[in-house]
Amino acid sequence: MLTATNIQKYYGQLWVLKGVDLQIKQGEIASIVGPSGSGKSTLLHILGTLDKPDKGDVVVGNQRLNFLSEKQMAAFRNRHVGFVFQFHHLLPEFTALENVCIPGWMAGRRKKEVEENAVELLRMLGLGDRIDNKPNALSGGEQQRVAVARALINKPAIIFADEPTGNLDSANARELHQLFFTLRQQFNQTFLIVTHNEELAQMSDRILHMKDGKIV
Ligand SMILES: Nc1ncnc2c1ncn2[C@@H]1O[C@H](COP(=O)(O)OP(=O)(O)OP(=O)(O)O)[C@@H](O)[C@H]1O
Repeated sequence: MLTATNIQKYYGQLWVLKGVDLQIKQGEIASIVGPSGSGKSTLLHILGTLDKPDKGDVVVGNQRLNFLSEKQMAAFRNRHVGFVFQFHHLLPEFTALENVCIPGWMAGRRKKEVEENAVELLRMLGLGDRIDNKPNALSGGEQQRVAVARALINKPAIIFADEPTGNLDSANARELHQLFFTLRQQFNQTFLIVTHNEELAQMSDRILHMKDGKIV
């Protein structure tokens, strides 16, 4: 599903990623753990095409990402990749339903089909009776689930999550973890999750330990 070879990244003089090699299989749920500053988020952003490496190769499916222009990269991201972040950046002036629909509309899909998909996803996530609420009328856990639905609207093959449960209480965190596994079972989606949550890491198929810009 995803192969990264010799990924290196510098921020000015700072050598943040020092040659990361990584393979993720389709349908796998893998966690990346490691000390603060070891390069986890940087790696996730590069694998998710939000940032470019200074050296190395990322291949997703049969697409080698290095050779894509910015525009092609954005199109690729919109079609194939989903992101879930700790701070989910829902748009406050839009309803839960609209927040979920926006990436689908941006991908040029039919408005009605996107809405039907979004309602289905929100129902699946236990938010069927919250679709018209704006973010400030949703709990933290509900907002996070809306963000997950938004990440899934274009049926991405791979979902990158950066501390997805960082701001949730343990009950909501557990629910979101379960959800990843349910989705994997239903759609065979692939998840790569950066987390400090020991419980989530232990549940995943594989734990990758990062230290000093390398997987050790
Ligand atoms: N845009 C940037 N410009 C300069 N330095 C950066 C930038 N982004 C990250 N860094 C530095 O790169 C290093 C790795 O950061 P990164 O966010 O990848 O670590 P992390 O392992 O995800 O940490 P945490 O667990 O605290 O989120 C850190 O030293 C950080 O200060």
